[in-house]
Amino acid sequence: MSDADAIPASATKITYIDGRPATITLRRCKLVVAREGQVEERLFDKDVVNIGAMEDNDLVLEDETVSRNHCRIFVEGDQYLIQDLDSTNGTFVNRVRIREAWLRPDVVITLGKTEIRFQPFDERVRIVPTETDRYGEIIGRDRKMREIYAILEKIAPTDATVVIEGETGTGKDVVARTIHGASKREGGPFMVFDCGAVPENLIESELFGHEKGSFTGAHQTRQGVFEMANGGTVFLDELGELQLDLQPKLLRVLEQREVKRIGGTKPIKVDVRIVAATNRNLEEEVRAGRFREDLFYRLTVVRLVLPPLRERRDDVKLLARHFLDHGHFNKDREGHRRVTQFAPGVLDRLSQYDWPGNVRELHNVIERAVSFSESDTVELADVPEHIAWPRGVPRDNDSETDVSIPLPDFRASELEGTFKDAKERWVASFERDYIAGLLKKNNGNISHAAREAEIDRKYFRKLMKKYGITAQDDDLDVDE
Ligand SMILES: Nc1ncnc2c1ncn2[C@@H]1O[C@H](COP(=O)(O)OP(=O)(O)OP(=O)(O)O)[C@@H](O)[C@H]1O
Repeated sequence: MSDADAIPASATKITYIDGRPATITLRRCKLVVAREGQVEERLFDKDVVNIGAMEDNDLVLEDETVSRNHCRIFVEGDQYLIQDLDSTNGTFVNRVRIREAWLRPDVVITLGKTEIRFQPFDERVRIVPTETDRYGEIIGRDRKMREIYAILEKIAPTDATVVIEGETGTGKDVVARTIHGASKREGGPFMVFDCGAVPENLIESELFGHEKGSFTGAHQTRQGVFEMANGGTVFLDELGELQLDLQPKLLRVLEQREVKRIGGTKPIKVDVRIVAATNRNLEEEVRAGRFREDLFYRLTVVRLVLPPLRERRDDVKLLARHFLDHGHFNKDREGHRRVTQFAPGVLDRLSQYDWPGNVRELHNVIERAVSFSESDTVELADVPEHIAWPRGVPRDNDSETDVSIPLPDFRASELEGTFKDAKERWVASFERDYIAGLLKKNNGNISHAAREAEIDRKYFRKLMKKYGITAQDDDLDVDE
């Protein structure tokens, strides 16, 4: 095999002009399968196509002269390679027996009595921002969001690997779920794996599974996330946190669509689509030597960068209205919306704020405002001070002397001691209730609760310890 044999086939990729996505090229290949006078055409948009007689192959050949796992066609850089998998009768390309070879368009691959014509073809389309202000569960009408919808329309139905980048709370999780929901894997599992939340010593077994007895404590054979997601999508959240020594193993899954359990010897085929998210800049991580370059290129077939909310201020009003209209928190006992509108000026003040916690923070602020609201309207007073009255905005004098604000209903015990004592008691009681409440809301999941609170998981655990609060996944967090 020499480079001279290589044919450049453009990968599924997005091209940018002046920083804007301009076109998308979708890579596909057609396999025309002929055997005993019967011809069948199959279209693949996968990076790896496994071929053989066994049921779990992408192309199953009912031919007794074909091995169970006969060969594999896969994308390498910009080209397609074929690799024989130690088949009994061999793999032939244009009648020459090969172990590995680059594939040119229209070559004929022979496996036993079956002939397969290989025909790569690419579809190149312009990215035109959609006219819609939502795609699936994703809300937003900023041009950058509508460009993302246009890309999603094209790539969601394929098997292309996607990496979603964006600050915390920009909607990476929502986008990943939407991609799965719009794909042909929709009926299959959607498995989330948070690379930053699982203790380092458990990551490998969680991802790839283990055989019984492979390490102390491995009492049962266990499937990993990739096996469990077979037929569906694996969402690798916080990808930038994945340890360097595990990265080659992930690369192997991507290249060969196979996993090996810890302590296992035989590779197990997995049919999964991979979507990953990170709030780190992966290119910087590669430069800093914390992320492998080969894995980076393998993963970033399609790279989506979600803009922070402060860069799409017009979406703040749209999202705020959406949360008010559809938030589960805004329902009375009969299921009717309790709070129906924003007082004049409230939405303007919301869109002037910078939203460091992005859409998640906005969602939380609306939820809080609804719970504070005493009428059918969200008033400025229901919004946190730093948002309602940013520095430089003169306060309405009337509101400072407003005697109609009811005095807080303190119990006598709460007023005992000095101001400092009372404040400490109050803070402690708030912290305890808040941490316990948030854990309950997140079904005992510490990582999720800490993320929602936007505080470090270790600090969250420290507070749990301080107040004697336990959670169901407490014993998993052994890495501190
Ligand atoms: N564009 C959007 N439209 C509607 N809801 C959104 C959007 N973006 C985020 N949200 C909501 O904001 C919250 C946080 O979103 P999500 O968990 O997807 O963020 P994330 O980027 O994955 O955050 P993190 O990096 O912290 O994991 C969720 O409640 C989600 O439903």
